[in-house]
Amino acid sequence: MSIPLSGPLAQRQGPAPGTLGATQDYTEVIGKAHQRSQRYGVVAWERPDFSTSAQCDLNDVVENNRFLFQYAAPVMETLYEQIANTHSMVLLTTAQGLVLHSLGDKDFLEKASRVALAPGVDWSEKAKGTNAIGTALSEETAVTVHGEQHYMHANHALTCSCAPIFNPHGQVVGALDVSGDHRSYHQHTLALVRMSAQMIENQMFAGSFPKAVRLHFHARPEFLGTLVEGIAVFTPEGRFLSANRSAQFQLGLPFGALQARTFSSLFDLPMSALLELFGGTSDAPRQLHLHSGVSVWCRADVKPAGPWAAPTFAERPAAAPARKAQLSSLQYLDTGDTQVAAVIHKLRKVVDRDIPVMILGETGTGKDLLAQAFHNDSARARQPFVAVNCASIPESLIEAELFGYEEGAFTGARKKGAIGKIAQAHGGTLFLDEIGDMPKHLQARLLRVLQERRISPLGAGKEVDVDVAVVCATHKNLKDLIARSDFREDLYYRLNGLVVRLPALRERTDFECVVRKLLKSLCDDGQHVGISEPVMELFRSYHWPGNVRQLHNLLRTAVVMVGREGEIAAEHLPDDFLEELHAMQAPALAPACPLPELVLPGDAGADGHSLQDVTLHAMAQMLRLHKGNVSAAAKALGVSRNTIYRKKNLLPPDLLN
Ligand SMILES: Nc1ncnc2c1ncn2[C@@H]1O[C@H](COP(=O)(O)OP(=O)(O)OP(=O)(O)O)[C@@H](O)[C@H]1O
Repeated sequence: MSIPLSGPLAQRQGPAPGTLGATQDYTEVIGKAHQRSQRYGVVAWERPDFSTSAQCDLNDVVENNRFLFQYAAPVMETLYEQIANTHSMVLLTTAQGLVLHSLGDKDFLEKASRVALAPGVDWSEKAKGTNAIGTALSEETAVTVHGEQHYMHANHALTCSCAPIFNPHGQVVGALDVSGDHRSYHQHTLALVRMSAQMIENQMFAGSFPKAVRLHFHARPEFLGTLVEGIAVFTPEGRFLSANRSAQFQLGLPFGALQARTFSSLFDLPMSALLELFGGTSDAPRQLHLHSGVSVWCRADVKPAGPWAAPTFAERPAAAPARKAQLSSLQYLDTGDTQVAAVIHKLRKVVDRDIPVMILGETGTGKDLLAQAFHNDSARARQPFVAVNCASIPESLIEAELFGYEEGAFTGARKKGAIGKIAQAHGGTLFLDEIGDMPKHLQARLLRVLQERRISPLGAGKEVDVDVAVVCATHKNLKDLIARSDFREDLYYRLNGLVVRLPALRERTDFECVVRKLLKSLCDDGQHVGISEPVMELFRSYHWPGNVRQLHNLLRTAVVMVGREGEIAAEHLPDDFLEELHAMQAPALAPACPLPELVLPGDAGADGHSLQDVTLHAMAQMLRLHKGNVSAAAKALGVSRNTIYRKKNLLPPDLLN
């Protein structure tokens, strides 16, 4: 399929950039790709190298391609909806052909994993010979490679259609691909992939050059505002900045040639006249003429005059696309720890199966993040993810917060009533954090909602249907609560369809990778902060009672202390953290700050204790260290002061100021 342009234009000009035209024979493209494959030394009958990048390295690649990823992830989902149940999958790759992200039919995913259409695998021509991804990237054009056209025999069972993705500076930044079983080949797939790639490019465009003059044009006015409109961007003085594929096609010049042009060398009016034409309030399209004699209908975004600043890629979109892509999908939480990988593996199996999930783990281990990733990877991803922290809402308000209320249901109720969190999550996922803190009388109501899938807001006579996936989390031992009659057993069994436990940070084997990932996320664009080996060593020896949250908070401060460049050394770490380390590692050297003997409920020692015990242990330790100063202890643990106050009955009374 080619971009629908008016007849004369289409006849006058060749194919749109990044498109194989009718005259360009596919066999020629495949032939050239085979020659390249031979030159690269790829052996057709060999088993391809399906090794993946280490998860940690893949996460780095994803970070480095965040701009592409953010724009591509929502479009991939839409594309996947079009091809669902066709034994195919959608892949996003880097400009080098490394798979960044994939979405696919479950049955095909299994087969695909055998030919390694999976994140982290290299599908460049150098690695796999002729294939749609590698060849589309080499030729910078959309291409389908079907069955035996693949260079390697192992890939003959596939049919793949791929389009390169260009950034607003005309550079290839990645590729979008649909791969499937060669028997279910459909010739419309390539058109769908090309349109989707164009959608990604247009959205990147919309998010870039906020201070430029932006021209939207097409030979037919009804195509303005659609995917196929041309978009060209100029400085207010008329210098060319960028053009999407359709604009290059309509202007009859590739990106490189346009870079030498100005507005008035393309259109038969000066930039000042354009600014005047579109400076008013009307946004009706106007007809403009190209020097080539072709007329186009045009709308222009003319920004108020201001100092011109050259756009850079640091000029991130004003409004982030859809949602913050799926950097929080399950795949990106797997940074190499075997326990976390097992948790993710189990969660993937129950996605969309209507099985309630219970996440256990100490405070700050990432339970909330995991719940969101689970939601993002589900079919409910476009619906709300609503989190309720049962411990942070005063008991008297939980009922109204969860179930909502009708006007005048209780004193202090808002005039028009309020929709509760459960109803807000309708169609999506309800995340009940700290479920162990749910008051007993509400547990019965919650159980009824989960069983009957209906709620009745406070003061309302009628019931409302709700459809929610439920994920809950706790750091408490619910079995202990049941034994003490503080938690309903029937609710427990209703909630624990799949129970997973996130390891504490000190138990994780991918500790360094987590540190690097957090550090990267905390640095601004262009900022490079590393970590010195002695500090990493200190970190490894520490027990991290506040887990990833504590590490995150600590690194955030350290990054600010280091500045734009450099390595985090001990002097960049907060004093209280150093004091604590010192006290732990060399009590003999620090008589002024000895670590007191810990008084734990039950046996001494953290191992084998309930999560609750470990949390209390950490709180007690921090409070002692900070001489009862709750704010300082909370800060060190990375929790709120309320979290400590809520546990005050369980802590030795002399600890709190
Ligand atoms: N794997 C991870 N990668 C990056 N950041 C993480 C990870 N796990 C946790 N974090 C960060 O640590 C902080 C705490 O995470 P989160 O709120 O998910 O923990 P939690 O277990 O739900 O804590 P709590 O039990 O106190 O509610 C957040 O800032 C989160 O972004």
